[in-house]
Amino acid sequence: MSELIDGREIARAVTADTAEMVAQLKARGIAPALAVVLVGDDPASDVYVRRKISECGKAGIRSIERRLPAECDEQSLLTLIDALNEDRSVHGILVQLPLPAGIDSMKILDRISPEKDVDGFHPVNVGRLSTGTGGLVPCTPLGIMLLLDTVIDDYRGLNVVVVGKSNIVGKPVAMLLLEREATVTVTHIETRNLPDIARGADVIVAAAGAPHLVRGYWVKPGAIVIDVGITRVVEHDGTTRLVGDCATHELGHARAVTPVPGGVGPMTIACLLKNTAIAAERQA
Ligand SMILES: Nc1nc(=O)c2c([nH]1)NC[C@@H]1CN(c3ccc(C(=O)N[C@@H](CCC(=O)O)C(=O)O)cc3)C=[N+]21
Ligand SMILES: [Mg+2]
Repeated sequence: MSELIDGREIARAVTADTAEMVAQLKARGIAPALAVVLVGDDPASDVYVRRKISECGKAGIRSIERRLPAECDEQSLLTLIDALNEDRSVHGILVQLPLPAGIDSMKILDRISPEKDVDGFHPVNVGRLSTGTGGLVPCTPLGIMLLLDTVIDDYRGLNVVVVGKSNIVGKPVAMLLLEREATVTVTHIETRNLPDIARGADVIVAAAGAPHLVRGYWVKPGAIVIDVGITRVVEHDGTTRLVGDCATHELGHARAVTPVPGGVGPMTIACLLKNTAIAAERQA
């Protein structure tokens, strides 16, 4: 059987490290703080925001929640971001995505000061990532690397197939893997012969948002599979279940796989706290 990579346990260890870093910052008179901005009342976003805020407490990070109504205009959101950019007691700013239709997400993300951009979505941080020059790194890709680091010592020359080309996961994780000198193939919905390409991989990162896309026959024996998908499926009895991008039950021949839930998700939040501590340190 393949090894299950325990994202919850690894996330706890990352958060313990962050708590130590936060304690050292506090000893120097710096109290790291994260502002989470939520526009509208999407229930899924609400759950994630509450989880982020409760995790902040575990690392000793102060969290500030700012809510705007779904029908707010772009300008009021920009004004709020300007105020948080100016506020020296705030070190990290996260604007929960997706934003309501009618608000230009790019314009909003561009407004966040790159030093406070703990999501790593600002063009300056995207550019720093692509040149390997030390900006804030997006949380999910960073979390994926920390999970992979528990099973891989040396990435040089490994064949990694990334499924999905999003700005949030696919593209940035490919950049991080390239920095480690893996051979990276980024694939997507239009890719021809995807199962054949995947079968050549030592590592598959599945981030397409397509439930059970990656089947057993896509995966070479001994490969490592990171499942980034989290699709909420409603059962006949009304309960909901999270489904990943991989048919995990068909992956007994893999060397290691991440579960959903309990894999990449908890790492995303742990890395958000880590980035907040890093941002506070750099602003000190
Ligand atoms: N500006 C911004 N930054 C984000 O990082 C961001 C965002 N917007 N919008 C939404 C997505 C989604 N996201 C997740 C975080 C944690 C879990 C997580 O903790 N998942 C748990 C379980 C979740 C559950 O039970 O619902 C797990 O996989 O075990 C999932 C998804 C961050 N996102
Ligand atoms: Mg996609």
